[in-house]
Amino acid sequence: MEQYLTGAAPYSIANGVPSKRAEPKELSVAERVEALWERVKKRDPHQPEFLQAVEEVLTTMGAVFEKRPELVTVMERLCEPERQLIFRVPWLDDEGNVHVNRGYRVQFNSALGPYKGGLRFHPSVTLSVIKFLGFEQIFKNSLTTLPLGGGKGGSDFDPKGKSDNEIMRFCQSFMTELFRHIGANTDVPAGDIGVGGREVGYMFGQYKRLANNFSGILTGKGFNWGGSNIRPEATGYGVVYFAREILQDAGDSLEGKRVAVSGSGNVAQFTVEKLLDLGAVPVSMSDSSGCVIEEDGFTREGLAAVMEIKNVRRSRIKAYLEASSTAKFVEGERPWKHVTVDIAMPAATQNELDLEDAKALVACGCKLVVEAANMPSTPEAIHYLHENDVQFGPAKAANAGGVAVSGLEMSQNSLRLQWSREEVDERLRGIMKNIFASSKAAMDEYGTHLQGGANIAGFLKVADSMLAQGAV
Ligand SMILES: NC(=O)C1=CN([C@@H]2O[C@H](COP(=O)(O)OP(=O)(O)OC[C@H]3O[C@@H](n4cnc5c(N)ncnc54)[C@H](O)[C@@H]3O)[C@@H](O)[C@H]2O)C=CC1
Ligand SMILES: O=C(O)CCC(=O)C(=O)O
Repeated sequence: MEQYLTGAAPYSIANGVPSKRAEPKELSVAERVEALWERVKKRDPHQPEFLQAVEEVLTTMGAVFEKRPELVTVMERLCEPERQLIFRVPWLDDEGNVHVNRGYRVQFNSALGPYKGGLRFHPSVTLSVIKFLGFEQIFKNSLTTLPLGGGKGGSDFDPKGKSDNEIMRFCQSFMTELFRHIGANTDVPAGDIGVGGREVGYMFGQYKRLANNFSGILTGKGFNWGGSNIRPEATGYGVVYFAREILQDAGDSLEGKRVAVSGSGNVAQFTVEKLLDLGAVPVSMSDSSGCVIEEDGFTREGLAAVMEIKNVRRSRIKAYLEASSTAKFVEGERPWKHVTVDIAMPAATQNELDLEDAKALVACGCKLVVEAANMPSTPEAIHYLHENDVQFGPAKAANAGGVAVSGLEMSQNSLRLQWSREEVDERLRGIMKNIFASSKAAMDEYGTHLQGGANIAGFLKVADSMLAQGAV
């Protein structure tokens, strides 16, 4: 405690002039956490998404810090990335014009293993967005029980409307800088919004050419060149397995449950697929242009049509109306206010479920929200859901299946083997079961909710490893 005070603020400063040394004052744990939070805000006042992610974690850690006050300083270290890379990404369009985008890789924490986390290509990408994602990734990766540190990266590049050749040139340029910072035992990126199998392929090819080295430096690779079975499906399947654990724990099941899903990308597609496998009724999908509602539920043929629209034609979700006579399209809207459901699974992007949406879900009788995207619910929405006895499955736990199978891809690459679909799926189910069990155990031990339990279980493993490794 003394050491903490000395390190934190040894002088009082008036008008920029150091005055005499301030009297050390014994701060309570709560005051120390408040002081930490003030310093984090002061360091990066213009990073709203990152600050939102940190605040969400801090507000669930009170009981942990009371029990183990030495972890407050560990948390402060954890809030500062180990390394942040920002680089220029020049690329040529099909007409020969030069464009410049900004690339990022935030290597946040390596206490448990090599930095691990996806790359996002979207015009909304900023350092704040990448830092929030990287911060969350630390806890999520810890929950998987696999030896994975946390990181995230991406670019403000907008893949929408770009030709295949433009995407390839962008990916090659991005990797031309990134390749010197990654490695199978250093940092292993993967996909996220705007980065799927195609982009991973282009980046892997460029890495191999530059480094003259065929190794597992990316996950989400094609099966023929070192990828894992089930990686494309893993995040969505994992979300549904996690929801099943929550329901089973309450003596319930997914059978016949109406589920609102948002998004129509990788995570949304395989969430809907696994919901269908387990007898649930997915009634919505969406993109940034609006949402499609199927009152009686998407069929497998309907899902195949969405996959074709999104993965092959790379078009807007409204095109789904050509494939269905029963669907309704709501322009510019998210699904939450337009459905009557038992369960909601936001699977598009951050802050896509706000207080008004939470009120609409509670009003229609929704009893469970499971976060498939990263940080999709605003703090006000989460608070309202808890207040109204809606079960809440937080993203760090619920969507960890993707990175977990990425971890399994790394294991298979190290072994120079590939496991069958059945084997990987069974391991994924086991990991999701385990994540629920450890989050619930921490929830019970510290008298909190599942959101707090997931944060605590993820944090303690990283924090203890950081303590063991010294002040590095
Ligand atoms: N791909 C993965 O393995 C994992 C992804 N996630 C998270 O899941 C979410 C979805 O990612 P993916 O499906 O991989 O990406 P994707 O690029 O395949 O799909 C993204 C979806 O979100 C929609 N979207 C994006 N921005 C939007 C906006 N501003 N408003 C409305 N819709 C918007 C897109 O239209 C698309 O349907 C993201 O939050 C991502 O961070 C989390 C864990 C793993
Ligand atoms: O598979 C990975 O390494 C990254 C997945 C990811 O970006 C995430 O969990 O948000």
